[in-house]
Amino acid sequence: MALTSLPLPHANLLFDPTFLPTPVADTLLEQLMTEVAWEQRNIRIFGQEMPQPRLTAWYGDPAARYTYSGLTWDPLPWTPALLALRHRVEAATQTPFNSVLLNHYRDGRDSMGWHADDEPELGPAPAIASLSLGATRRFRLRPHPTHFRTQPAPAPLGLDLPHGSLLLMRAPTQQHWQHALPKTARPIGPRLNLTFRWVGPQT
Ligand SMILES: O=C(O)CCC(=O)C(=O)O
Ligand SMILES: [Fe+2]
Repeated sequence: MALTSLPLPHANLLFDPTFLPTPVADTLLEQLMTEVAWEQRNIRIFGQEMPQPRLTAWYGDPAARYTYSGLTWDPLPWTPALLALRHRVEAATQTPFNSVLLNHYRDGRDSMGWHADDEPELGPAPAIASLSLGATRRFRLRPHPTHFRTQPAPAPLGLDLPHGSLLLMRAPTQQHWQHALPKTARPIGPRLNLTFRWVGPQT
């Protein structure tokens, strides 16, 4: 399939549910589960340190330093598998990326809370390509609470992100919407998500 536009107001979302052929996605899932330097880092929420409810890793060009939830991330050097995937995602999206944030949701108890990827390092008009592997999880989008005070807010959206799918979030999505990966009570296996980003000086 190809990237197809999703109709969401004040956003620019493109989705390909079958971006990677299943055998390619299967191999990558297994390889990344074992070769990536997964860590459970602490985040600071309202002044309190707590472990993130997922494992993470940050790979990229040496210049791609990133501050996020009060943590500074120095990228690990690209592995051959991640570099090949970056090139594949760049070709499909016609967008350059210099880094990737990997999230490993071990089961339905792992999650990501509501946020927008709007850190200054991402620039004023970020494009983020999100590749999913493993268990299908529901990705949720809701209108940014502070951005719809004077006009009616659009309805939230839930989107299942299957094994091998690619979601491209272009500007102005992060400006007007937040997203999250909620916990689920369903007994499910692990899921990996890779968000390719451009951080640092914009070209
Ligand atoms: O796991 C996902 O699908 C979302 C990840 C995400 O929002 C992020 O890494 O910023
Ligand atoms: Fe995000």
